[in-house]
Amino acid sequence: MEFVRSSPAPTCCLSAREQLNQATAYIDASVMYGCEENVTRPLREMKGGRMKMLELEDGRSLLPVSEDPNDGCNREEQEKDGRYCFATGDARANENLHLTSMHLIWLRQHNLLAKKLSQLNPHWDDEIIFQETRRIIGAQMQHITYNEFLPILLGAKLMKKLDLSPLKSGYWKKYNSSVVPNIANNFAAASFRFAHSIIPGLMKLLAGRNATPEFVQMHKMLFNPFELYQKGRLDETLRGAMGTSIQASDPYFTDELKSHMFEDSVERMKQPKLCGLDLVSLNIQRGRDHGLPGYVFWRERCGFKKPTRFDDLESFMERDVLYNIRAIYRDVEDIDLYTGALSEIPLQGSILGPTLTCLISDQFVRLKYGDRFWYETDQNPAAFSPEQLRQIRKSSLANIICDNSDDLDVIQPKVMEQLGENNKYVNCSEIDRPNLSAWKDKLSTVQMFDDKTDVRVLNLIVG
Ligand code: HEM
Repeated sequence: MEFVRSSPAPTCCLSAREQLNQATAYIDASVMYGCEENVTRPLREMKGGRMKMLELEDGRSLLPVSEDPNDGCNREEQEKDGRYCFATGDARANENLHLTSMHLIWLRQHNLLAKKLSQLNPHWDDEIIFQETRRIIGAQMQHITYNEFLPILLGAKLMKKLDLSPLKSGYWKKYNSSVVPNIANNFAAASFRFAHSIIPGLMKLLAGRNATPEFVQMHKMLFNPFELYQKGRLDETLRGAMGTSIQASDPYFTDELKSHMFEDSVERMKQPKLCGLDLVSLNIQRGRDHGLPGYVFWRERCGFKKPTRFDDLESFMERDVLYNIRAIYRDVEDIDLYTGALSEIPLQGSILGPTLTCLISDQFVRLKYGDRFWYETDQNPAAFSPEQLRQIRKSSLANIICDNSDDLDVIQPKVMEQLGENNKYVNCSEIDRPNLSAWKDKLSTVQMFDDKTDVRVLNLIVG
């Protein structure tokens, strides 16, 4: 299987090969806007603070298109029908249909907020509306990540211990300038890729709450964002995703990603004899490409006793899993981080084993404590007013999906959790959402000199 090494980071002298992150570490919505001005600009409409969207004749709006025939996604047969892949702030947005759908609803959310802000403040120009909208979007993403996603990964107890949960009220004042927020090499090249193991082989599409589900092989939805042109597909995709349980986080993966990944993508269609790629092998090889130390090193780094023999792994790995590991690796020191960490039995009340919990929580601690623009900060100029912060804390993925899907009208309030007694379908109108009136400028009039010129002073409402 072809494997392309990550580019080496430029260094001034001879030393170990390092990699350079192409994206920002912070959770700042740069996936939508890009990390550089030359990416952001072409995505902006430069009017009303809005982002560009593709407006369809039936009134729906989609992500703007990328007409580049060599972007690894566009296909001739789709181009004939005027369908192109999409352009966003992150080059990977077309990679799978769920990801593209999330990009779409968040872009719609941007334009929805921009519209509301401009109605509240007709004197704001494009730049102010854009920047303020972007600030709110970044804050909503941080809030949803730490309020809805992380508790599922790390468990409520650890969230509390590490002070990762968003506050219910007031400002969070633990920003620490000595905390390095960079993405750790182990996080990108191994730990956070744990999620490849929880992806199901079949993707569910649900036309309605009680409709019979339709299933599509996962690999058919990779680099196939064209589905979103079809009326109803966005809602079917979202409903299907919300109604699908994840697979266990373990060393077993669907064949869709082990044998068929990108089987239908453009490059492969040009050379139809090539088979699909194996994501698990790529992950393991990526760890080696980046020079990650082995699994036992990370266990020790996390404060656990370092295993020195295979037998030492018996207490935290299932017997069959350990059997496979013994068959593959000659020495316990050789076990790759990805293999070893995914092989650990999950901690109680969590989906991850101890080493993954340690490495992933370390990253999210640093992304919060080391972010001077963290949305709950009280430090100017980043700070939201107490009332604005109170409104942002009402954000939920359910609210974002309800407001930006095509026709979805019922939803489970905790989108990332299964439907159940404590998570029943409710009408979208019952879902709480931020009220933007806290962003209305209080315009006070100041008389300048003695020439009777009124100057309007922008003064965001505080309180
Ligand atoms: C169908 C869904 C997905 C597919 C097809 C997919 C595929 C890929 C591929 C091809 C790579 C690059 C592999 C390499 O050559 O090193 C990658 C990297 C990665 N994936 Fe996924 N992935 C999916 C879902 C996810 C999810 C749900 C997560 C986490 C929540 C995730 C986390 C990552 C991370 C952290 C990287 C490394 C990114 C970087 O270093 O910039 N992936 N994925």
